[in-house]
Amino acid sequence: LWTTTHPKSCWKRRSGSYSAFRRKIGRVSCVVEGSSQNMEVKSGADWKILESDSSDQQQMAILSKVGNLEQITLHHAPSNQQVQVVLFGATVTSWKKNQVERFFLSQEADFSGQKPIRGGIPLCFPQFGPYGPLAQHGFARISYWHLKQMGTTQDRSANGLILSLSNQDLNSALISSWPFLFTAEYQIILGFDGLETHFRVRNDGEEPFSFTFAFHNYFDVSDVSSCQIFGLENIPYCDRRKNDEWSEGEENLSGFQMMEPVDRIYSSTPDELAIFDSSKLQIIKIKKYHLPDSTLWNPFGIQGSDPGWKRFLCLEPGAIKSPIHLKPGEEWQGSQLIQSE
Ligand SMILES: O=P(O)(O)OC[C@H]1O[C@@H](O)[C@H](O)[C@@H](O)[C@@H]1O
Repeated sequence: LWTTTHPKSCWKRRSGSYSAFRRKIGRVSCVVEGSSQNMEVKSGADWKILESDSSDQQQMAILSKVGNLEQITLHHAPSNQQVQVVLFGATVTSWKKNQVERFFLSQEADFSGQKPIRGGIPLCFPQFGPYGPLAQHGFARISYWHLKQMGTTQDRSANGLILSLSNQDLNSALISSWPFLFTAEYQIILGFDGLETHFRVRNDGEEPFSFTFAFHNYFDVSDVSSCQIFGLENIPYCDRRKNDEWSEGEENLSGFQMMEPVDRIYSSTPDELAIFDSSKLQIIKIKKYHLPDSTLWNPFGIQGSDPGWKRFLCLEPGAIKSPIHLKPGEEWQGSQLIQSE
């Protein structure tokens, strides 16, 4: 946890209709709303400073619609990457590196704005799972976020955007279940390091609040049973399939392989995790910051499974076992960097 010295004016959010939004972005190099100059992260992964430069002719982003929803496609040509983000849920739905898709998106993904989008990176906030007063995984993944800023980093080695959400965006039912004043910002960066996602939340109210959080990553794999997961060896876990019983953890020196339904919350996991897909010969590395826990999930075809269940593996860095407590004015940030060749 770190406390803020940032003036509130930096956090003003934008609002407006789709057409205003479209006019504002269109196919342009960059758009800035407000300034991020005061956003400084004191440790862990950087919250990168984005700059706008109207003379920059690089076509960085394209706005489109998917179903009823607004979507931004952000490019970083020098590293041959592209990410797609739907403002509903601030859901990253696609990340391509060297033209190859790295995230699973369900064929049944719902783009009506009525349900969370299944695939990519849904955000679990302010509640992971069913543990709290809200519906499963909280409201962040079913809320309409705003584009706050888009640009390039000072050294131009990465392109990114910032989305924002606050209590003012919630309906009265959500506010009565979670009656706190907050501002959340989500920064998505594409650069030579890979894909970075940074989630930040500030307590704007006069009461303390607590929350849990996870990046619900759905990785695209050739077949979940031909993947080995590294970093979870000998780590105690809560087995959600066994009434949340805690287990000591397993040795798995050659990586953990899923051969049956798995739904586990590993606590205090290392800051680096990896998935090796032995059919694709692909390694995905996740570096995580301020996110002590990691969920591992695949329903393995049990009743209600997504028809594409073999093609995804969910490895979800989070702060789950011990909720984060924020006093008035305090902020917290959790980040991940995902890398793959
Ligand atoms: O179907 P949902 O709400 O998106 O949740 C999917 C899964 O998300 C995982 O994070 C949970 O550990 C699972 O228990 C859950 O089934």
